[in-house]
Amino acid sequence: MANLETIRGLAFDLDGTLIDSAPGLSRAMDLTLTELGFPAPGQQRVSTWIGNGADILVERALAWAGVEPDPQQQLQTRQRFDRHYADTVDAGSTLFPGVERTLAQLASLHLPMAVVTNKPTPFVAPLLASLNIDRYFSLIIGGDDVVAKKPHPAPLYLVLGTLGLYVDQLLFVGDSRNDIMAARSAGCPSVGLTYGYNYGEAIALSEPDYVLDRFTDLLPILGLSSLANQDV
Ligand SMILES: O=C(O)COP(=O)(O)O
Repeated sequence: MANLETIRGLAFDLDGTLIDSAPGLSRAMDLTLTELGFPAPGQQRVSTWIGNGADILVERALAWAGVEPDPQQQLQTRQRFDRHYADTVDAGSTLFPGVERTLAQLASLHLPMAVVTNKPTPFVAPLLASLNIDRYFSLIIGGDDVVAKKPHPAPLYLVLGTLGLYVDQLLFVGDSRNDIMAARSAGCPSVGLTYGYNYGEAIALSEPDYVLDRFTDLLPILGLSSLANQDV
């Protein structure tokens, strides 16, 4: 178990960790594929494709539809998906239980907090603002801000460099094996949440330092009193 006394900053994954984004992503993907003459994959299936950014999401959807796209087709489908997602992202995204109040409590620690997501950068800040949690984060790293996405450690190195932290000073909280692998490769301690999207796989298999069932469970491991009775 990692020693959390060294922690001087917190970083959070977005989709599946702070935000239930599957409704908006799947609605956009359903519209994209049906416009191209394919069946709608639906939310249950699309939620198993989330986690590696929009290009891979589109690639997985086209593979499911039986298409091996050339680069031009892939790009056009991605652009079509982005147009639909711009319309579905706000109504199709909600905070997971306890997220807002837990962030408010964590802010009392006066540690810098970052979001590190593979979601395309242009969607990230507006989404955090529309859910009214943007004020908690001094740093937002989206999928277009580094050449290599999670599970590569590059986005976490960017956080460490920007905040001036050593690797053991940043706790990374995520729901996917991409998050846990990125943290391990960077040398950062990690929390794996069980409620998100992880390709239908248990997050414990990725061996994060902590496995938590609720976002509010972060509070006691960081030495704050639990919100469990008030908020979930
Ligand atoms: O694949 C996505 O767009 C979601 O990415 P995230 O889980 O890193 O937030």
